[in-house]
Amino acid sequence: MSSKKKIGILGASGYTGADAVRLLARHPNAEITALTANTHAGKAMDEVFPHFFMLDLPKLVEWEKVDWSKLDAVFCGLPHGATQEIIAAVLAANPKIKILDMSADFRLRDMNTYAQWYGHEHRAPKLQGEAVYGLTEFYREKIAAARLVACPGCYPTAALLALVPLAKAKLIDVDDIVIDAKSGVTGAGRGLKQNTLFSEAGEGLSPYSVGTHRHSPEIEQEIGVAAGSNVTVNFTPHLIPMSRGELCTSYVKLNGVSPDDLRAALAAAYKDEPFVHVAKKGVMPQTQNVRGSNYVQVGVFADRIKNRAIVISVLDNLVKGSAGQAIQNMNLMFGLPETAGLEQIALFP
Ligand SMILES: NC(=O)C1=CN([C@@H]2O[C@H](COP(=O)(O)OP(=O)(O)OC[C@H]3O[C@@H](n4cnc5c(N)ncnc54)[C@H](OP(=O)(O)O)[C@@H]3O)[C@@H](O)[C@H]2O)C=CC1
Ligand SMILES: CC(=O)N[C@@H](CCC(=O)OP(=O)(O)O)C(=O)O
Repeated sequence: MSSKKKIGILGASGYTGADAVRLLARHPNAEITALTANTHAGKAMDEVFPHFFMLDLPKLVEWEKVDWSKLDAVFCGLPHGATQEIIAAVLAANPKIKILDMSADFRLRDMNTYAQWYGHEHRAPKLQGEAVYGLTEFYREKIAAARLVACPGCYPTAALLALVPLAKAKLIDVDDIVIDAKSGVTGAGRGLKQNTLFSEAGEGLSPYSVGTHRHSPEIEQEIGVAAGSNVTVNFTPHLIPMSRGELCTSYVKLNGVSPDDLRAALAAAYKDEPFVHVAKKGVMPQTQNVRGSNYVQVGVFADRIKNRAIVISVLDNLVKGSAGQAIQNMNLMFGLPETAGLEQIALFP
């Protein structure tokens, strides 16, 4: 009998689901045994994603057709809003299954904040109470003991890995943080949308959700935990013409320390981390350094304005920004080496 963990992927016909398949198919301790889809249900996976021609994968089916009692873990790459009831049903069918949710449905702990930003009451508040926020580097022990892990959004992962250690050590003024972020178009999913058409996204850089993006409260929640106070950040995302990758530029005010002190604090915080790399002074993080990999690179630069610094972080939105971080968390939940299946180096150029 195989000792591999039996894995299901909800939303395998989407981008995060497909990257989970790409990584799990070569994971030494995982066996993909169920894949679900909505409009693509009934198709073979390589009909939907021809780059999987070499894999022998289960057919895409509707989620109701899966026998969840036979699985050890499920990755969920469904749209936010559609996830809460489906996860509740999966857990009812198998209370022992481990859930790695990549959607936003279980990330916000405060139910009023959730309703305010997502436009409806939470549909599984009890499960929300149980969910652990899946930013691996800061919630390792809780993740290892959890049943339901709410993996962070791609923008929050990039911003929080740059800022949480600085907020925790009170090196920056948490009331004066400006985060300017850029994402490749896979961040918007595979479904057809006018703004991600090549003709509309291919030759320009577009800000969107200015002052209103739903990742603001998620970033504020976690910087607030680190700082021990309520925090409000300025966060502006942009769509940039590349397929995958994300770059966050965070402008911060220093609490009587130097930019070199920030870099030293980040280097100390991440010295034993397998996936977070603090760039040497003068080295510029760039999305090409992490494309296709679970690595994050963070760099600190002096601002010419006195008492300010600029922190730049990069990741791949489909790897450390979703499927990769979810696998990192799964490894913790099953007591496997945290890096299992995740040691790919960036695809460069
Ligand atoms: N893309 C990214 O970089 C990141 C995305 N996320 C989050 O992860 C989740 C998935 O994102 P992504 O993969 O980009 O999305 P996609 O739009 O690419 O894929 C969505 C998947 O969900 C399925 N689906 C849609 N509606 C339903 C439904 N009502 N019931 C069952 N299945 C449904 C789709 O099936 P079908 O194709 O067959 O219709 C598809 O498999 C989202 O919540 C997203 O916000 C998080 C971090 C990063
Ligand atoms: C480019 C783009 O559109 N990006 C998505 C973020 C993807 C993500 O992380 O979304 P979740 O919080 O749902 O997981 C957006 O801005 O909504």
